[in-house]
Order: sequence, then structure tokens, then C-alpha cells
Amino acid sequence: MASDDSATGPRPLDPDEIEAARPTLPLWEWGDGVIRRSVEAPSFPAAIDFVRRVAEVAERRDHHPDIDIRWRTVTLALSTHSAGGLTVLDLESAREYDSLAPEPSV
Ligand SMILES: C[C@H](O)[C@H](O)[C@H]1CNC2=NC(N)=NC(=O)C2=N1
Repeated sequence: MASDDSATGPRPLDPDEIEAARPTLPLWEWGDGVIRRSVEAPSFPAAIDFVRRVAEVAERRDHHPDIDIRWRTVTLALSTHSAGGLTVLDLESAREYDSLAPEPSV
């Protein structure tokens, strides 16, 4: 059962919750307390356009990914710093970023 996280922020996910969530985000690499996905855009401007849309989501959610841009490849890394690991905020953000990606990539 979820605790009241209005003041403290969400709690870290437990291992069972992480295992249950993994198949729902198949394009993400699951690390220790972090998930990562690389997106290859068709061009550098398209990659920057994707980053702009990611930035809008991050501001709206007040939850910000680490972003690495290398020419057409954008890598997003999600973790909840205040919780010291993965939380529901990372899963929800990842789902939204999947919906914004310029094209499916593996
Ligand atoms: C004050 C502000 O809400 C916090 O600093 C937010 C901002 N964005 C954040 N983003 C991420 N990824 N983790 C955080 O703990 C976090 N904290």
C-alpha cells in the first residue's frame, strides 16, 4: 500500500515491483537504481526536438532525466535522486518518453 508521499516524495521500488515493471518497459536497460534508454533519431535536429519534448515533460513532472546527446543518439537515464533509486516517478516518466520517441529503436 502506498504511503503518503506528499511531503517526502515516493519511496524506492522494492525488487518485486521492479521485476513486475521490467516487461512493461522493454526498451529500457535496467541498472542498479537507474533505467536507461537510447533513442536514435533520423537527424541531429530531430534528436534535439526530442530532447525539447523530454524537457517539457521533465519540467511538468518536476522529475528530470540525465540526458546524453551524441549526434543523432539521445540517451536518457532515470533515477529518483531524493529516494536513492527507482520510484514510480521513473516508470511513469519512462512510459511518457517512450511515447515521444521519434521512432522505435532497440
Ligand atoms: C526540488 C525538486 O522538486 C527536486 O530537486 C526534484 C527535481 N527533479 C528531480 N529529478 C530527479 N530525477 N530526481 C529527483 O530527486 C528530483 N528532485
